[in-house]
Formats: sequence, structure tokens, C-alpha cells
Amino acid sequence: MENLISLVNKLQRACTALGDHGEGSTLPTLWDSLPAIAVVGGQSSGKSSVLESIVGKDFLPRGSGKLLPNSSGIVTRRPLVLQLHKIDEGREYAEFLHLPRKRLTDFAAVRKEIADETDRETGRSKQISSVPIHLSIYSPNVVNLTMIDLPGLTKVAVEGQPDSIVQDIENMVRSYIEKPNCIILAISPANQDLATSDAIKISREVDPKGKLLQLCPSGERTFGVLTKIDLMDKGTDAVDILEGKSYRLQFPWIGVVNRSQADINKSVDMIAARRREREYFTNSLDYKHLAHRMGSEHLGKMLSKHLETVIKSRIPGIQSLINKSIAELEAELSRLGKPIAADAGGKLYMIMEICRIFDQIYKEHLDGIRPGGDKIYNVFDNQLPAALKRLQFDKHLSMENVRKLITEADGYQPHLIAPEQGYRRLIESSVVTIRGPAEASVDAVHAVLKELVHKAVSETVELKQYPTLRVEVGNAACDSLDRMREESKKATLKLVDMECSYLTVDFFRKLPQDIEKGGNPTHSIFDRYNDSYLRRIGTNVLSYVNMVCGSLRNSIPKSIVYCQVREAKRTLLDHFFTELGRKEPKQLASLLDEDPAVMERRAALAKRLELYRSAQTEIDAVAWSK
Ligand SMILES: Nc1nc2c(ncn2[C@@H]2O[C@H](COP(=O)(O)OP(=O)(O)OP(=O)(O)O)[C@@H](O)[C@H]2O)c(=O)[nH]1
Repeated sequence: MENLISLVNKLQRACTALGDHGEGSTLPTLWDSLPAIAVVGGQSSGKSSVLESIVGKDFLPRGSGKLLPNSSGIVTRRPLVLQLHKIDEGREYAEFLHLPRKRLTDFAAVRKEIADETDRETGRSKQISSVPIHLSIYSPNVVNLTMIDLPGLTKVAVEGQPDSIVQDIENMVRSYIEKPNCIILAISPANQDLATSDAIKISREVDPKGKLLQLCPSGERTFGVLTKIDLMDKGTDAVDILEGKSYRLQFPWIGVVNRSQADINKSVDMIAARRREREYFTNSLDYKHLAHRMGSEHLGKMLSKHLETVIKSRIPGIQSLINKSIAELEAELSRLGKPIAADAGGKLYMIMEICRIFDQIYKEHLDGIRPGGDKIYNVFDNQLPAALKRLQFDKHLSMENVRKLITEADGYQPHLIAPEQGYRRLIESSVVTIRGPAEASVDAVHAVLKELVHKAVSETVELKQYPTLRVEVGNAACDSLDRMREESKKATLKLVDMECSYLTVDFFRKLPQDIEKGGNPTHSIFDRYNDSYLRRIGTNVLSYVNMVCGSLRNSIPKSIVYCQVREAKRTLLDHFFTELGRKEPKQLASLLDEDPAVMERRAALAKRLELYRSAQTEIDAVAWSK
């Protein structure tokens, strides 16, 4: 079972390293779920003495107030998480979590470091802080135990301290002991009335179970320790309390006799003090029948045993908390995205990878897997035909206009057989108007493609992480689309121009000639400009232009898709990639300029996840070996 306590020790150390000590978190933290023993009591009630005698070492800073006048009186100003590890043999040593791998064998140095580390966090202001100091003691003379030493409860602030300190200390103590997993070691001096004990008062508030039973003033996780039994007034004793006849708690009170101030001043060592304590109880007429369950040694063993039982019962709860937390952490980490690679190659790879994802999403829009690509078809199916219709060739080929163009084309020499030039002019002037709708279609498709770029950018979760890359990818894609639009315009307008440059001969060959139509070849040239003649020319031209328009209506979309849509699918970011290859590592880094807050959050989450995962492995191992 020893590994149970060492598991909890390990987890507590890891929690402290992560700053996860139950404060400032909205989630239940692992720390909160780990059982521990908190030592509470009024100032000078003997808390430090009890802790030291359980450890069997002198290592806690002592209020110089106890030795010198005019001092602050508050020595413990930060919680001290004390983990005792029993080792089989060897010299005892201490280690602070904030000084990794530094073994201290001189316990006077340990005391100094506790005082210094307290000052580092709180300044020399005599303020208090709830950030714990973590100390592990390895010794053959201890039992495996985790204890938290808390500042002593007080009723008045001393000089240099704000009045709020009284309440602040109480709040801090309460924040530790109100957690259901906290075992409370309530220290009360025997030479004071128990009815006024600060320790009993506060533990009763947070652990009220059994309160209704008059005999049982405090509940299921409070252990009462009676100090200073040797200092009780002559004629009084604590037998009734220790026997459970008065001030009864669920667990029997344990009496201890610590070193007196005079012993401390004389540097009586702890081993001798323990021996003397044993002798005190066994030789005392009042207490010898209780001696087997009195004293610091018994207290240490009893606490260790109790802690094991509690831990055992909490394991399923801790396991489920760990599993739940791992799932939450993983979900949040995946929301935050991958961390940035350190080297330029890694960065380049990462950028390409993100671009690839963007490109894929973009293609999905065009291919109908995601919405939006259908707007392109809408251009071809509605916008282009409607625009072509609006050209109104029939109006352009009005009699007046036909006459005008034919006459102009004839120039000084009226046509003799057929108005060849006139036809050409009429056709050209009509077909050329198709350039407008053709160009508009190119622009309309370009607009759709651009809109899809913006959509794909915002749908690429990986880009959200990197605002600069997001802008650059968006810009690069739009630049490519601009280039494609130019190409597309050229190609599409060429199609229109081609129709002007060479007319379909067959169409004209198949036209019925004047004579065949019953025209009179002997008509004068002047007659050739008569209405029916011109109307026929207009009709011929209109049907030719309509034919051309029909075929352009089919070929313009082909050209647009070829030059823009197909190209966008194939080479949207090619240009960007070429430029990327030329970039310096610094420039690559600037593309991946993640929000520092996100980076910090990810690092913190990753650390926490690591803690929870290793906790999961260890706790599972312990649970299986039960
Ligand atoms: N004779 C005798 N003196 C004790 C006993 N327990 C504590 N003392 C003395 O009481 C004084 C206060 O004891 P501490 O252990 O420093 O008390 P504390 O609760 O840690 O005090 P703060 O840290 O100031 O809150 C010291 O001078 C101890 O020597 C005891 O059982 N018998």
C-alpha cells in the first residue's frame, strides 16, 4: 500500500509544478481530488512542533516572536506541502520542488530556504500567499505522509500587517480544509479551553457531519490533537477528552508533548524529545492507560494508515476525474491546433500542409462537395444567355442601320452582285457586341471563385491560428485568380474576335440568290437599295449572327472553365509555393505568428495533459495491483 501514498505524493508535486493547486481554476483540478492532511490551529498552538515531531527533525522556521519581542508572529505565510518518504536506510535529506535535484542534508538550511522562498513570493511584507511551497523529506525515521502546514489562525493583525490578514488567513485555511478530500489535523493546546479552540471552530464549520450528535462536535475527517499536555495547570488533566468523554470527535483525540521553548533553546534533539514524550505518557499516572495511543509517533502512524484508506476509497473518483480531464484537454488542444515547428524545414512543411488543406477545401467547393460551385453554372446558364438576349441584334439590324452600313461599305462604288463588304460590316458590328457579355461572364465567374477563396480561408481551421498566413494565403489565391481572369478574358474575347475574322462560308453559299428568289437582274443599282432587298440582307445577317451567338454561348463557358476554374483547381497556390521556397527562415516564422496567448495556453494544456496521462498510467497500475 505504500505506493498509494507515493503516487499521491508524485501527483501533488506535479500539480504544484503546473501551478495546479486548486486555485483560480473553474475546472475541478487534480489537486483538489488528492487526499492530504492539513494542519490547522491558532497561532502558537503547537502546529510546527507537531509537524516536526512527526518528521523527527527540526526544520520549520520558528517565529522569532517566540524568541524575540516585536516580531511579526506569523511565520507560516505560505502553505507548506510536506511530503514524507520513508527510505530503508541512508542519510536523511530534504528536497524542494523549486530547487530540483538539490539534496539538503542540513535541516537548518531547509528552514532558511522555507523562510526565503516565502519571502520570494510574498516579499518581506508579512503578507500571505496561497501558492504552496513543496518540500519532500526522505528519512528512515518517517512514515509516508503528505501534510500541509497552513498559517496559524489569529485574532489580531500585528504591526505592518493589514487588518484584513486575520480574514485572509482564515479564508486560505478554509479553502484548503473545505475540500472533501482534506483530512484536518486540528491542533489545540491543552492548556487553553477547548471551547475556544480556533482549530475546532473552523473544522466544525467545514466538516459538520455528526454535528447533530451532541457528543460528536466535529465530523468524519477531523483528527483532534491536544498539545501542551505537560503545561496544564496543576490539578487539571485531559483524560476526559483523550478518553472521548468530552469534546468527542469521530476519531479519538491524540495527546502529544512537544519540546518546550526551553528545550528548543537548548537544542534538545527530536529523537530525545520523542523518547521523553513516550516516557511522559508511560510514566504518567493519569495517562499511562492511554499511552499506546498517545504521542507523535503514534499520531504519524495513525495518520499514514488513515491516509491510505482514504486514498484507496478515492481512487475510482480520481480515475474518472483524470479520464474526463484528459478528454477535455485533448479536445481543447485539437481546437487550438498543432504547435509551430522550431526549424525552418518544419515551418515550411507546416505552411505547405495548411495550404494543402485550404486547397482541398477550395476544390471541394468547386466540385460540389461543399456549396458555392453551382454559382458558376448559374453564370453560364442564366447570366450569359440573358446578357446575350439583351444585345437585341434585330434592333441593330434595322432597315435604317442596314442601309447605312451597306451604303457606307460600298463607298464610291456600289456593289455589283452582292454587298460583300456590307455583310461583313453588319456581321462584325453585331458580333463584336458579344464581347460585353463574354467579358461580364469572365468577371462573374472570377467573382464566384474569389468568394469561394474567402469561404475556404475561413473554413480552414488551421489558418485561424495564424492570422498572417491566413491573409497571405487569401491574397495569394486572389492574385492567382486575377492572373487567371486576364488569361480568361484574352481567350474568351479571342473566341468572339475569331467569329469576326472568318465567316462560315457554307452559311452564305446556302443562301438563296436574288434570281432564285424571283428578283429581277435587270433592276437598276438604285433599286438594289430598296426596302425588300435590304430587309433580306438584314434577315440573312440576323440569322448568321444568331448562329454565331448560339455557338459562342456554348464556347464561352468552355473557355472560362478552361482558363479559370480548371486552372484554379490546378494551380491556385503554385505561385505562392514558389515564393515560399525563396523565403528566409525569419520570413517563414513571421507567417506563423501565432497569438502568444494561444501559444501559452497550448503549452500549459500540453503540460497538464502530460501530467494527467502519466497520472492515468500510474494510478491505473496502482488500481490494478490492489
Ligand atoms: N511544553 C510544551 N511546549 C510546547 C508544546 N507544543 C508547543 N510548545 C511550545 O509552544 C510554542 C509554540 O509552538 P509552535 O509549534 O511554534 O506553534 P505554532 O502553532 O506552529 O505557532 P505559529 O507558527 O506561530 O502559528 C513553542 O515555544 C513550543 O516550544 C508542548 O506540547 N509542550
